[in-house]
Amino acid sequence: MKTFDELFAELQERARTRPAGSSTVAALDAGVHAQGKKVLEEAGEVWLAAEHESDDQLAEEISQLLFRLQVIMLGRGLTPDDVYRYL
Ligand SMILES: N=c1c2ncn([C@@H]3O[C@H](COP(=O)(O)OP(=O)(O)OP(=O)(O)O)[C@@H](O)[C@H]3O)c2ncn1[C@@H]1O[C@H](COP(=O)(O)O)[C@@H](O)[C@H]1O
Repeated sequence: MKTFDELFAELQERARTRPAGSSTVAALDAGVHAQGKKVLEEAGEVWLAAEHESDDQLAEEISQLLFRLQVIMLGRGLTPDDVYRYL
């Protein structure tokens, strides 16, 4: 179990050390266009899960959307604090 901030710190570390097989590294290397498509894809899956799937499946889709949003943040050099100031 981890929080949004803990996941972000983990992804920052992946971006820094670039371990083989990392989904984060692959997503960052794919570029912002591919990253944006993944955000839209996961957002659509969240929507469909909210209408048609279980709470657990919805939670999993939301976790994947959060990951994809964090990749966009990392790619642009944003931190969670840059986002939190608008909440
Ligand atoms: N939370 C996630 C996470 N959510 C989603 N994904 C990626 O998203 C994929 C699932 O998305 P899709 O349903 O679109 O499946 P897919 O189309 O087969 O995926 P792709 O081939 O497009 O990558 C997974 O296979 C991962 O590549 C994630 N990858 C990593 N994390 C976490 O990020 C941290 C760092 O991970 P690594 O960078 O892989 O070490 C770890 O804590 C992981 O648990």
